[in-house]
Amino acid sequence: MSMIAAFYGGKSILITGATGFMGKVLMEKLFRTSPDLKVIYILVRPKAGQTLQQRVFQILNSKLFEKVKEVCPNVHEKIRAIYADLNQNDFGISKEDMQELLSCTNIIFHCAATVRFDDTLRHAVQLNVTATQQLLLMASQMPKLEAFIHISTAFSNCNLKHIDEVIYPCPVEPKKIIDSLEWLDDAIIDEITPKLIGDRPNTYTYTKALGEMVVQQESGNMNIAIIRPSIVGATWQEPFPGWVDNLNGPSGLIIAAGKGFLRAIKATPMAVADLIPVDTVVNLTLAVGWYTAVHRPKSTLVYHCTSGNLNPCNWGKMGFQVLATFEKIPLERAFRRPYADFTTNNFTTQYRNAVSHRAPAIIYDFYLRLTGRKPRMTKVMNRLLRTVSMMEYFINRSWEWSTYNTEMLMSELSPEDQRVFNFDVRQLNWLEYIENYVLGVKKYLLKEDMAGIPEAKQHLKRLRNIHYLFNTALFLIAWRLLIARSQMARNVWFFIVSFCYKFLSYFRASSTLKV
Ligand SMILES: CCCCCCCCCCCCCCCCCCCCCCCCCC(=O)SCCNC(=O)CCNC(=O)[C@H](O)C(C)(C)COP(=O)(O)OP(=O)(O)OC[C@H]1O[C@@H](n2cnc3c(N)ncnc32)[C@H](O)[C@@H]1OP(=O)(O)O
Ligand SMILES: NC(=O)C1=CN([C@@H]2O[C@H](COP(=O)(O)OP(=O)(O)OC[C@H]3O[C@@H](n4cnc5c(N)ncnc54)[C@H](OP(=O)(O)O)[C@@H]3O)[C@@H](O)[C@H]2O)C=CC1
Repeated sequence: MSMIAAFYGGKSILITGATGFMGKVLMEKLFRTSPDLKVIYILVRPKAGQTLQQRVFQILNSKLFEKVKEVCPNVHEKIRAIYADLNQNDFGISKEDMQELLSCTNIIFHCAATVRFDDTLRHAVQLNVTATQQLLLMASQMPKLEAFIHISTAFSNCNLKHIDEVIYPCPVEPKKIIDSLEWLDDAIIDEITPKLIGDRPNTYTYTKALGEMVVQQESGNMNIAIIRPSIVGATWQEPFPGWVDNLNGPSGLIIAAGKGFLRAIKATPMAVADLIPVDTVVNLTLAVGWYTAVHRPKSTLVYHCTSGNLNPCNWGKMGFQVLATFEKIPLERAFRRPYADFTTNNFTTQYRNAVSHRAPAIIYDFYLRLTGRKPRMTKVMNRLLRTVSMMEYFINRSWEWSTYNTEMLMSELSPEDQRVFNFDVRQLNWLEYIENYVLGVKKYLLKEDMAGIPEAKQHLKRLRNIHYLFNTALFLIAWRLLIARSQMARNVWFFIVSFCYKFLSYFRASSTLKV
């Protein structure tokens, strides 16, 4: 019997960010391994014209939850969606709901965040810092609370090369930042943002670091732990391999490469690609929840959920395997054939962006205009290149994360728990994982049918022929222009033509003699 699974039995669990990528996998695993848990409260806001109930219904009826329904048929009754917007004071939670949360919650998993790299400092602070502070305040009023687990990111201290499982202070106190954002106007905030974030690349990593400081400062006598995952990718094993449902991290770029939009990227092939499967993160999170509640460590422990120091893979190997998988399992209606190069300097990057990205988009838009359709490819390409430029920081560096606490926890688990809540990334076979990831992107993200693979392969063949035809035409036009302008080119041309003519005449004469 798994001790961790048994621990969550009968518990009331509060999850923020349950509608997000990680939150869904966390809920799924909890219901599947501890179907006798009492209730999962999820803080949800209405979104994209959907009510809370519609959002929950959609999640529970998705492919991800198919296994849950077998082991926990009354899952609908065990999930309680509570209206909450983390941007509002007290999250906009009603009095009755708040009362219930305060009196019943045993465990909190705080996953909600803004993960956008281009968010304004005001919004990123509101969600990643102030909301964390408010949730901690709520937690401090919960008499039955056993553990508070905060999800941060391994990149919260990406300004350092070696990162330990400790909370590093930021130069300006989070409280000061929160206070000043209240009275500063947006223009001034934009001006001071680069100074505040310092050598971090964006507001996301900066505010996640501030969020950790808030956790440390407001921990009081609660049992708190922080988990720092690196780049979270599709599921490795559970509930099935390759599940992914958003474009964050590598997923969007995998699609861009498979569809032939992304043909070159400024990335260091030997830099460590610190990817971690989402189910591994969730298994560690649940194990940490159990350990923190049962063993009550004296201080707030930080757990790195990373792969680089235990089972490293680099971007070169990853990119190669992504492309190799697209050979076997191509995406439908590709714009160009999947092919991608790593460039390492700014000049080649600019050149490749102009030749391999912008020029084909302009040509295609010209074709759309000619055929009476609305041009759109240049816009798509510009947005893609903007996204890629935001990722560059992370794919051209390597970090070392120590994992003492994570390894210590692994050794504390029973063999059964090590199996059911496996977070030992040393067992991960990268080639198999990446292949499943690419397949998952095709199936679960793009919702493409496997039956369409032969047609997708045919389409790639047509694209290859168009490519050859286009290159030949381009060469002939360039050559024709050169001949018209240069005597030297004309001489070379005359030489080649006469050489071919002589060769053919000789070949014809010798074959006639044989007959
Ligand atoms: C190297 C290999 C090279 C290979 C070479 C070739 C080989 C083969 C291929 C390569 C394979 C291997 C992997 C490669 C590298 C992986 C790097 C990962 C680094 C991750 C580091 C993470 C570290 C920290 C981890 C964390 O701790 S946190 C989690 C990370 N957080 C995020 O990943 C949020 C990012 N996103 C945003 O920050 C916003 O999304 C924003 C982008 C501003 C747009 O923002 P905006 O344009 O305003 O609007 P959107 O509505 O968002 O999107 C608007 C439009 O962009 C589209 N689109 C949104 N996203 C993405 C995305 N990703 N990728 C692509 N497209 C995207 C969306 O489809 C929409 O398209 P459309 O409809 O216009 O056609
Ligand atoms: N994905 C990754 O690569 C990594 C993620 N992390 C961390 O993991 C955690 C989860 O990330 P992930 O699941 O990928 O992120 P997602 O963007 O998929 O999910 C974010 C969640 O936060 C919720 N949320 C955002 N704003 C609000 C709001 N104002 N009110 C209520 N809820 C809100 C979202 O709700 P809604 O659906 O309504 O938008 C969603 O449920 C985050 O803390 C992130 O920093 C750490 C390392 C890497």
